[in-house]
Amino acid sequence: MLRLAVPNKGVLSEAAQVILKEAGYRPRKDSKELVVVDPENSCELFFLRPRDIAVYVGEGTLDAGITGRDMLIDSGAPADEVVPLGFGRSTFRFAAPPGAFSNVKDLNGKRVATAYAGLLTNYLEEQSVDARVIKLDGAVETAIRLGVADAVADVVETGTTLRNVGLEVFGDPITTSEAILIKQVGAPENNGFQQLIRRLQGVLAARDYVMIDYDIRVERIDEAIEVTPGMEGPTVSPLHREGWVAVRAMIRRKGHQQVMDRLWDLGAKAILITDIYACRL
Ligand SMILES: Nc1ncnc2c1ncn2[C@@H]1O[C@H](COP(=O)(O)OP(=O)(O)OP(=O)(O)O)[C@@H](O)[C@H]1O
Ligand SMILES: O=P(O)(O)OC[C@H]1O[C@H](OP(=O)(O)OP(=O)(O)O)[C@H](O)[C@@H]1O
Ligand SMILES: [Mg+2]
Repeated sequence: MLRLAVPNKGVLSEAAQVILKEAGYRPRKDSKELVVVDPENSCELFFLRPRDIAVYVGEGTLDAGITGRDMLIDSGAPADEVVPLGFGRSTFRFAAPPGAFSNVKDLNGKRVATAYAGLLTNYLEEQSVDARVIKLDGAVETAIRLGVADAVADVVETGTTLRNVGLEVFGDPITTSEAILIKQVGAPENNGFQQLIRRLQGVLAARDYVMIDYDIRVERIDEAIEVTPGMEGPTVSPLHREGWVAVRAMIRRKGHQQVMDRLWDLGAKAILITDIYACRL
């Protein structure tokens, strides 16, 4: 039985449940359900706070979990990132009133408020900066105005929260984050875990790729294959029409209109793009 941790609240929760549902796992009926048993997939889903997930997985009490990369680093738990999941993207940045600081070295002897004390402490050590880390639970942007800190280090997505309190980012990004699938360092990967990885990768591929079909004259096929090389080479089938072939390949969803333009310029006809409902690569 695979024991999997899923964020029960917060920014990652909804998208994590959607990707697991698309991967064929049983969804929970309501937000109060904390454990879901899914016998069809030999899986148990535990709904936990995203911050705690790395701790459970690092201890080996759960086999795998979905959390944020920044949260995994912050926890210091012995868990590895296995699959980046492409949602919950953010950067982790320093911010302060405009003009106060220009890079991390300016923070020597200063106070920096954060909800990610582990992540920040490691980074300051790496940069040989001696600053005092003020650990808060959230809403850290207010700490400067209230005189508790000189700068903050926090999650930035759109930057709206910072703008609203008149702060600006400075220095290099401390880290970039997204939701990730994690497992305990060195833990054996059982069948259920391998299957979970393949299913999640299938969902990600179905989101990122589309299928393209087109007809092209035989003498242009090599040029066309350069435009649509597919995963392991495109399928090329004979057409009933003399001198023409039909081609089918997976291409990235992003930029598919440009690919269609290039094929059109090569003389391709009947160019069709279709969504991939599910796939296993
Ligand atoms: N706009 C955003 N705000 C906050 N976190 C975000 C955002 N976009 C992505 N994330 C990611 O989501 C995770 C934080 O999730 P969440 O907000 O649930 O945690 P939390 O702030 O510790 O919890 P809570 O807000 O309930 O105290 C991090 O991995 C973070 O990088
Ligand atoms: O760049 P933005 O799009 O504005 O998003 C970033 C903000 O969102 C998060 O706060 P959250 O809502 O999780 O509250 P918290 O600080 O209390 O955790 C984060 O801590 C920032 O404050
Ligand atoms: Mg939050």
